[in-house]
Amino acid sequence: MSNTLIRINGLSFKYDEESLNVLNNIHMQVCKGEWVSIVGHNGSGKSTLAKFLNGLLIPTQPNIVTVEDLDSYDEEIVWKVRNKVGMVFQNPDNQMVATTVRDDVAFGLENIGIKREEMLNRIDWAIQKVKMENYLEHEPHRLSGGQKQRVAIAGIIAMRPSVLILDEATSMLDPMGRKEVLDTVWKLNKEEGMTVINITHDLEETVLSDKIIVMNKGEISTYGSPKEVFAQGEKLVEAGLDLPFSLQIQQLIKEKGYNIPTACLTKKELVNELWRLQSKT
Ligand SMILES: Nc1ncnc2c1ncn2[C@@H]1O[C@H](COP(=O)(O)OP(=O)(O)OP(=O)(O)O)[C@@H](O)[C@H]1O
Repeated sequence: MSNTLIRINGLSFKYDEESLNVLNNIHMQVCKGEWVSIVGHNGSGKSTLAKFLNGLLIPTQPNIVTVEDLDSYDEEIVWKVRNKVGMVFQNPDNQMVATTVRDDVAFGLENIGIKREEMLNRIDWAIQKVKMENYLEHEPHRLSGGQKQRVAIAGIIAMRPSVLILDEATSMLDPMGRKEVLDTVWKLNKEEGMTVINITHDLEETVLSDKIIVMNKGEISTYGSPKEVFAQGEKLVEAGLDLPFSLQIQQLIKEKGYNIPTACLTKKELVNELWRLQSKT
């Protein structure tokens, strides 16, 4: 069986006939268990691409967007695609639908008619995965932003999707909330093998991903591993993005005439490398 979960094969799209393409000949693949980051400036087409991935937008031809070999062009099966792709959005307040955390996580399961015993098992499992088991009877609107996003994630993973898409899901959170959410998703990816697509403006969030896709004006301007993508810093700047902190520091050190031979993506890597180099002198 193929390891490829999502295939996009030449996707172009405009919202209306008179306007320019919002997506231009996009080709990409996501493998099972991968963590893929999609980055790009405002309006580069990231959310539009995500809407094709979860069947909110439908291609005009077959074999353009497939999820686990299901072709979302086919109206008969697009609902299956929607069940395979779970999405967490930007605003935590828009994602809470019930009066308790437990009911919130149950909401999607009730909608698809999961039997009570199975539903209770799935809620227990999902709520533990996001570490919110002590809040089951709490009112969602009293939770912090990070906690709300974790409850939203529990509601989605309880539906057993094949892929979890975060559409700027941390952008309204403070640093602690952001860390809570990313740690939660990181564990789901590493321990449960959940495939993750993280759409973000924040390149710091991308350094530990398997693959980064950089979008610029509706096209994929570059993609590859973090090391490969960050080696093309100028393309990121062209796409209106800031390099991660550790690479900015490396750049400044280089401008002072001192070259650090290895690209360090995280602060820890940079400190270790500086330590190693100074120990040699
Ligand atoms: N429903 C819509 N109708 C018409 N145009 C739209 C619609 N949704 C988005 N657009 C336009 O499509 C382009 C791409 O928008 P999209 O939201 O996909 O970009 P994005 O990269 O996700 O941006 P951001 O980072 O600001 O969320 C923008 O020019 C936007 O104005």
